[in-house]
This record gives sequence, C-alpha cells and structure tokens, in this order.
Amino acid sequence: MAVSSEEAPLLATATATAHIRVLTHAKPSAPGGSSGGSDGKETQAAAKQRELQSSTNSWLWTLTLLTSLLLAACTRAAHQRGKGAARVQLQPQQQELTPFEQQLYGCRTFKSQAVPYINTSASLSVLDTHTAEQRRQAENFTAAVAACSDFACLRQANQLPRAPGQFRFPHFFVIGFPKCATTSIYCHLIQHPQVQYAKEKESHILQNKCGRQLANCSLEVQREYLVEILNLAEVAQAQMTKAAFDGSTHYVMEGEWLAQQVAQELPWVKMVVSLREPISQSLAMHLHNLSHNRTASCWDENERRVYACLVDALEEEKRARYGPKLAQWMAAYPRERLHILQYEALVSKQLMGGVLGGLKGFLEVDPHLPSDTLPLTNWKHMRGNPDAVGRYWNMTRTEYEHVVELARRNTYEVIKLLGQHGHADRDGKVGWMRNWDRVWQSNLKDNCEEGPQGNCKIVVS
Ligand SMILES: Nc1ncnc2c1ncn2[C@@H]1O[C@H](COP(=O)(O)OS(=O)(=O)O)[C@@H](OP(=O)(O)O)[C@H]1O
Repeated sequence: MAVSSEEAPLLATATATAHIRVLTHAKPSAPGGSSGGSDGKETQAAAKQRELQSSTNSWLWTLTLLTSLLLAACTRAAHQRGKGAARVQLQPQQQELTPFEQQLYGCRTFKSQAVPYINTSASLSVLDTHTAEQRRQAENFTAAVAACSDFACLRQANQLPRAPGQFRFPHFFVIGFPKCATTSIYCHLIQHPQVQYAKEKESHILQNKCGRQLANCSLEVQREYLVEILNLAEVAQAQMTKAAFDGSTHYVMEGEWLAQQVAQELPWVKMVVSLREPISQSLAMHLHNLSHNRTASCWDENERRVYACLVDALEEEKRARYGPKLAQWMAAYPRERLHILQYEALVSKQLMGGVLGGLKGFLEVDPHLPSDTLPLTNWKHMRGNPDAVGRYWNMTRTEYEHVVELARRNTYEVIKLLGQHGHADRDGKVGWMRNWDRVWQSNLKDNCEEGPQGNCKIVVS
C-alpha cells in the first residue's frame, strides 16, 4: 500500500543524454568506411569532397552536442530556481530522482505522465509579511521544535506561540480506511506547497514498533519516527510553514488503543478518515490480496465467487464494518480534530473540488492549492481486459441483496455516529446514505439478471 513505483521519465539531463545518443549514431563514419563508394575506390575529387563533408559534419556534430549540453544545464538551473513551466517534462533514470520526486513519480495515473514540478520553498513566502515580533516568534518556535526527537519534547515545544503560517509538528494523520483513495489523498496533499511529504507514506511505526504503549515507545523509535519518517529537518528548514503528516492507513483499525494514546501523546494532531461503500471497499481489498497472492478459503477461485468473503468482511470490525472503529476515534477526537470523507463524494467529478476544499480548510492550508482535482492512483479494478478478475464480481441476486443488507446495517451505524458527534446534520446523513444506496441500486438494476438466482456482475464504486 505504499506509493507504487514504476520505471519511467525524468530530468533534462536525460534529454541531453538521449540527444547525444542520437547524435552519436549520426556521427560521420571514419574515412575509408563503407559509406565511401560501392566498389571501395574513390576519385581524388570525391575523396576531397568527402573529407570536406566529414569535417563539416564533425563541426556540426560538436556544435549540436554543445548546444544540447547548454540547454540541459539551463533547464536544470531553471528547475532548481523554481522557475519555468509548472510541469517540467522529466526524462532520466528513476535512481536520479530525489526522494520527493520518487513519490511524485509513483503518484502518476499513467507511466506516460510527467512528474509534476513543485516549488518546495513556496510556503516560506508567508515569512515576508511577518512583523519583527512574528519573525522572532517564528524563529523561537522553529528552534524549539527542531531540537526535539521525542513526543514529550514536542508537547512542550508545540505550546509555544507560533507565527502566522506555522504548523505544529506533526500536524495531521490520514489514518484509513485502506482502499478508500488514501494514496490519492496523500498524492494530492504532498503537491500542496504547505504540506510536507513523509519519507514513507505508510510507516505504521506507532502500530508496529511501540508495543501498543506510545508513552513507553523507545526514544530510538520516537526519533526514527519524527526525524526519519516525518521529515522534521525539512519542516524546520521551512520554518515550520509546512504541515507534516503520517499516512498510515491501518491506524484506523487500531482505534481501541491507538486513538486514546495518540490523543495523549500528540494532543494537537488532526485525523482524516475516508470511507467507501462497504461492499466496494471489501471487493477492492479482496482484489488487492489476490494480486499479492494472498487467497482466502472463502474465495471460490474456479467459479470466481466472492460472496462468502464479502459476508466475512462486512461482519468484521477491522474490515468493512466501520462503525465500531469509527466510534473509538470519535470518542477520542472532537469534531474540530477529526475529518471524515466519503469516498464516493470525493471521487465524484461534481463534488470533488468542494470535498477537497473542505479537507484542506480542515487542515488550515490554502483550499485552492495545488488544484481542485484528486489524482487517480493505486487503481486496480479497471485494469486488464473486460473479463479480468476485478472488473466485476459474480454472485446471485439473492447473494447481492444479502450483502447489501449487511452493508446497509453498517451504513446506519456510521450515519448514527456522524449525527451524534456533529459530523453531519440531517441532510448530510441523507446524502451519505443516498451515495451508497446509488451504488447498490445501480448494480441491482444494471448488472443483475432477473430472479433470485439471476447472475449479477457486481462492479465497485
Ligand atoms: N481519483 C480517484 N477516482 C476514483 N477512484 C480512485 C481515485 N483515487 C483512488 N481511487 C481508488 O482508490 C482505491 C485505492 O485506495 P487506497 O489508495 O486507499 O488503497 S491502499 O489501501 O493504499 O492500497 C483504488 O480502488 P480500486 O481500483 O477499486 O482498487 C483506486 O481506484
């Protein structure tokens, strides 16, 4: 579930390298080579002309080579200065990319897409308008946070006054659910000038390395988490004008202990959760597992029938039965520090801009940057031929109606919580149910044959 990496395009140096390679092929062959004449003999005039042409070609070749190198150097310099087009066509080897560029590289929908250029120092411009007093505050706050490598130190430092545009460290987490567009959310946010990418999108360190006791987490692990993973040094370099975050999407499932403990150890952190229509989330997870050769006994490989797996997933609290886990986070985090997204609204063309704006407003960053569009990343269900596993899922109408019943029960649990904790008013709750109901109805109407045993080819939201 980490940001995927593929082979592909980058930097101007490669463009130059490619030029050089082409030119090398065009380089005139040595005198006496096969290009001379078909019988291997030359008249004196022909030999003279060939010599002249050869030296002209050599000059031209050298000139073109120098121009290419100069162009490459200029493009690189413009890139470093943060000038030039918003999107730079980058071409060379993946190993030449910076860690940030590697993440952006994995954020593309298609391999043919260019890696976007991001002006990583743009957030610093807020300092230009600071008063002398605010500048002093900004420096003090930065120095205090930068000196920390554990949670206790951060709790002290984060109490200091901040100048406008500065964020506490870390500022937020995207805690799940898996298969609910969390990678795309991550990719959208790291392109925001006020957001700091993490060295690992999903380190899951708090869950895996702290023995379920954040207060007793070793100082070494705390340092690794804050400095190596969340990039404290880069944030300090940006004078805390960037919001650092953790994108570990399994945290949501650890709510029973993690919610309270993060609230105690890092009490300022904001949480973001995304929820997808439960049947679709389960199917996407199932496809993910299949693609990693993890097959469950519930999966009927030959008949490609997934019904039994869906029943399990919709019953299980750590999977598509969101309510109990959500309740644990809601108990630990008031509305102002917990933001809940509905995947179907987030990925809808009409609603996407507003939903993203709401998320960025919650995170206190410019809601219009980097764009109003969520990229499509980490996608699986539309791959392969129309009959490939994951394009649709076979089950009878009766089976689908049963899993819809379970998903509807799960939805009521979620909606009740949204209302109780101030995340949705009446209209919000109705809208939430409508978006998921639409997925079920469209499958029943468009993808199922008539009658209880009629076959359905269920597609995900
Ligand atoms: N912009 C946009 N529009 C539509 N759908 C989108 C978008 N971004 C991500 N997705 C879908 O989200 C699924 C991947 O979710 P995650 O990144 O959270 O998965 S993971 O848990 O990190 O592996 C994955 O779903 P499946 O294709 O069903 O697997 C993606 O297709």
